[in-house]
Amino acid sequence: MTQTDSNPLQIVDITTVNQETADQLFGAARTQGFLFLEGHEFTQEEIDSVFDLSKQFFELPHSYKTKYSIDSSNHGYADFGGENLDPTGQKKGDPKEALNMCLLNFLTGLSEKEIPDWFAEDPKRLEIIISTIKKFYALSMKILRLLAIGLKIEDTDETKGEDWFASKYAADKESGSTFRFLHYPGQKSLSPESVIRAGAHTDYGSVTLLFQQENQEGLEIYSPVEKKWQAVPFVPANTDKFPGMGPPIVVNIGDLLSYWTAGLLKSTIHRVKFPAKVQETGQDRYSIVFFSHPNDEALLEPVPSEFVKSIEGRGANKDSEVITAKQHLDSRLAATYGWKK
Ligand SMILES: O=C(O)CCC(=O)C(=O)O
Ligand SMILES: [Fe+2]
Repeated sequence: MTQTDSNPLQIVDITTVNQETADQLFGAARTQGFLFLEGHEFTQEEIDSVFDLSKQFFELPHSYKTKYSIDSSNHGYADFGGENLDPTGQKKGDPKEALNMCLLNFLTGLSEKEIPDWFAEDPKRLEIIISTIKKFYALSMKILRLLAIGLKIEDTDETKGEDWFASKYAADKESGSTFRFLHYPGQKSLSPESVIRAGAHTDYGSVTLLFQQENQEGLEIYSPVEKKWQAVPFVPANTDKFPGMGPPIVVNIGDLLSYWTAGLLKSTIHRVKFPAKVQETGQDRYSIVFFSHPNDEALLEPVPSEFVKSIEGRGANKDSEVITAKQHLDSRLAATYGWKK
């Protein structure tokens, strides 16, 4: 685990599932709410191929992409300005485009909904999507297991403590989990409006996993520890320790996990704001994101952990009515896209 002046986030090696790894992950999740993970199973080659695929997709004609425009379930292509992640602080939509794949079936590694037919035109494209989605899912389950161990969740008659989150996930049941390609075009302008690329927001799910590329930085967190904006750097792959493997992956806690743990785990506010270096080069930013959500009907009841029980009047410990993961997600999406609640 390392932390330096230029990197405000911990880098946790999750190769081994044990109490020590769990404590490190839990420590990062309850302080910054953001961290880097190494010891994952994504090779550099795989990461490169998924970034290539996303770039090729965004290069397709605008008229083609908009045939698959985003629907009310958050699935499809989101055009420039179509999404406003900070509806109270920002009038215009974000200067970015995205492709969301929702209603994911983790047994097949595909969305149950229609995705652009360009992907199926070449089996290699589909293969990349499938293997990436399956790996993201497996990694998010490993993270949730480690967090459960860190939280020392109690065993119940039905479920072992470390499986508590996993028991709310079934690979082929409907969930809000989303696989997302993002593209922020470079623009050589220093006006504040062009520098903010994704408005300040928190994520809606349990955990988010994100890959970014060198010289395309821009992600910033509003640190719950330092109470100020901090840039999330690009951390290169540690090829001595993990030959052939990709760089550490960015992980952050979302609203569901924060709510579930009565605010103990931090769903940290973040945004994309290009640093001067990237703004000056006019470099585009691409990111590959996976939002992990439990099954739609999962109840957001308090987590049976001593750490959580001692927190009064917050999150799931406050509400008398237990809501489902789906109810929570629907209310957040309504605000983001300006839909009626
Ligand atoms: O592209 C990024 O780095 C951030 C994306 C993000 O925060 C989101 O899509 O929720
Ligand atoms: Fe986000």
